[in-house]
Formats: sequence, structure tokens, C-alpha cells
Amino acid sequence: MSEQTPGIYLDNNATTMVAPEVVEAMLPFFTEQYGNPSSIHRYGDRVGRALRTARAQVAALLGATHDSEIIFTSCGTESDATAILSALRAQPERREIITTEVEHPAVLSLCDQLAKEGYVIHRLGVDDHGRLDLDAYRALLTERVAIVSVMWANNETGTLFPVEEMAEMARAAGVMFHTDAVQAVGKLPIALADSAIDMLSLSGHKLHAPKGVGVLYVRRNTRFRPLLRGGHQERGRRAGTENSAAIVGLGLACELAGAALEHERTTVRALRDRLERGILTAVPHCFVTGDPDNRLPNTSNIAFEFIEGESILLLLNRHGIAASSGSACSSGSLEPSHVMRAMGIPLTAAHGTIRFSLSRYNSAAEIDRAVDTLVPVIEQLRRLSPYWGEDGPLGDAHTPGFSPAYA
Ligand SMILES: Cc1ncc(COP(=O)(O)O)c(C=O)c1O
Ligand code: FES
Repeated sequence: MSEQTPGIYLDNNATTMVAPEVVEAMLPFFTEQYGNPSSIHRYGDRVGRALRTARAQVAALLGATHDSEIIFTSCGTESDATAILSALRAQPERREIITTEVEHPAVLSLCDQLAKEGYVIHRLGVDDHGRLDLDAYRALLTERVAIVSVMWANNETGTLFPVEEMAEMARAAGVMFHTDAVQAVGKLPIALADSAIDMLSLSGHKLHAPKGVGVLYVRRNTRFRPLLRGGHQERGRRAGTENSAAIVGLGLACELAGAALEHERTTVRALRDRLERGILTAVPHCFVTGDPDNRLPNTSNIAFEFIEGESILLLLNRHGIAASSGSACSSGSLEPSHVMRAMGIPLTAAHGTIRFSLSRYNSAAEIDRAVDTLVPVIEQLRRLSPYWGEDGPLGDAHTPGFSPAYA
């Protein structure tokens, strides 16, 4: 990309731009508003009041009943770990966890470790459109289960799980329910007061707040054990002096996200659909992965068969377009992502998956430029592909029984 070409950022599920209003709101907390919110003097008191406002702003976006249900943490990963470890410690007689095969590593790696420590981990699989089998889930809900942890929206495909229904089922069985809603908050309306969800994780940097701040929502009367013990911050539920600037930023980001939810549901979704239609019409042998009917409005994960995701990304990057790939060969494993494997996406397609994730800062002109750039990139790479001949793919590469959403 020449220095003059403006970049097009389509990687908002990785992280987002901090909203300019959020930056503005945070700045005083690095300069004159440096008091410790636990101090009783005026320096502390002013910051303490700002944190109370932020807590109310987060509670409002989540539709929580009480501001005290909001615990500020350092990130989504910490919120997930706090929820799961709290449930285990609060109910030591319960040694099982229910989760899915397609969670973020924040949950999956923790569960791998817990399995080594003797806990039983049930990982629900998904079908070829990324959907869960709720009967299989129901059968696992016993009094041996300490917690269910199921993501609201998948970070790679945007597929939504029916977490509200799953939380009702867990409650009926007397089992605690946590959802990693890191990708859902700010993109979908959430009303926790009316749900059976006991705990919910979110992360600031996915909704135009800074990195390094997150929230764990804990419903009132949920049994809870802190991960970090020490000072009495967050009512003794999360020790450590508050990251006040980031918390103030997150509060405002939640307010802005709440005001933009309708825009997300209509305009951002229309841009995503325009991108998807543009690509699917112009490029043969590509399909959308995940559940096309139950998806985040901003996410499109497209499998381009017979080429490598990394090559697509490198060429797009040269044209200033930022997206991401679900393949893991950058980590040296030569394995496609666990999410693609769980859906049974054939290897020749799973290696070529690209995630486009939009935000309210994208425009139609950017989307059209992205499509115009991508089409020749795919053609160029296909000409080099060993699986691609003069007239298209060589042989039939689909796994028997696999049916892409839109072939
Ligand atoms: C679904 C999901 N959970 C958890 C996380 C981790 O959040 P954080 O980066 O704030 O630790 C992410 C971030 O990629 C995510 O997408
Ligand atoms: S994407 Fe590089 S090896 Fe699969």
C-alpha cells in the first residue's frame, strides 16, 4: 500500500479502534484526575464518582438489575477465568464443567488445564453450520456439574448460540451458567435482568474502548469466590487498584454502543451483506461458514477453496485491507482453526478461510473497494494453486456429507 492509500480495517473481532469520544473522556484520568478511588480525600473521591458512573453505564448496556453486579477486570480472559474458577471453588463437591469445542482459548486452555487437575470437561460439538445439539446438552446437566460456560457469539464465524435458552435449562437443573459474551456485547441487545444467565464476560477493546479492561457480570446472590485477593476493591471481589482511565473509557464506550445498537442491526449488517454478496457473486468456489441465520451483524467468515488464507491476507494487506484468517499455520501447526475443524469444514476450504469483521466506522465505499481488490487476488492465487486447473478445481475436494451454507 502506498502511504497515500487509506487503510480499510475489517478486523474488528480482533480489536477495535478506540472511539474518539472515549479517548477524550479518558485523558483527564492520566493527568489531573490521578487520585486513588479508594482514598477519602477529594482526589480519590472524584475518581470514585467517575467509576460509579462507568459501572452504571455498563449495567445499562447489559440490562442488569443492580450496578453492583458489575465487576471490573483486566480483560475478557480474566473474566472468563474468574467465572469458571469461582464456580469450582464455591462448589467443591461438583467436579464437572460443560463447554463447547469452539470456545475462545481463554476458556478452552483453562479447561485443558482443569482436565489435567482431574475435573471432567464435557465439550459439546457442533454441526457443519456451527450449531449445538441441545438434547445432548440437556443430558449432561446433572448435579455433578459446577458450571456451564458457553460463548454467546463465536469470534471466528459470528455464529450465535442460544445462550438464554441454555441458561434456562441450566437453571432448571440447578447448574450455574456463564457466557463469554466478548463478541456479542455492543453488537446485540442484551437484557440480563430477564435472563437466567448467572455470569457474563465482556472485554473493552472489542467495543471501541481500550485494551486491558474487561467486566465480569455476576448476578446478585450467585455464589462467588474471587480470583485475585488482596485489597477491598470491587467489594472484595477483584483486588487491585482500579484502571480508572480505562474503566471510565469502557463506561462511555458502553453508552455509545447502546446508542448504536440499531445502527449495528441495520447499517452494519447491510454493509456486511453487501460485502458477502459482492464476494459470493464474483468468486466461484467460496462459501460462508457458520450459521447464516444466527450470526453477529458484523461478521462474515468466508472459505475460499483451494488457496491459503495467509496468502490472501498478505496480498490484501498490500492493498491496505486488514482482515484475519482462521488458520493456525502462523503458529507453526499447519492445522486449520479448531472452529473450522469442529464444523468439519474440508481441509482444502478450512485453510482458506478469511474473517471479515466490520464496525460502525466502515463505509459502503470501503466495502466496495474491498470486494474490487479481493476478486483479482483470489484469481491470482488460484492460478498458482496445485488444486486448481485451467477450468476450475481438480477433482472433488468436499468431504462426504459436508454441505456448505452457500456453495
Ligand atoms: C470470544 C472471546 N473471548 C475472550 C477473548 C479474550 O478477551 P481479551 O483479549 O480481553 O482477554 C476474546 C478476544 O479475542 C474473544 O473473542
Ligand atoms: S493456512 Fe497455512 S497451512 Fe493452512
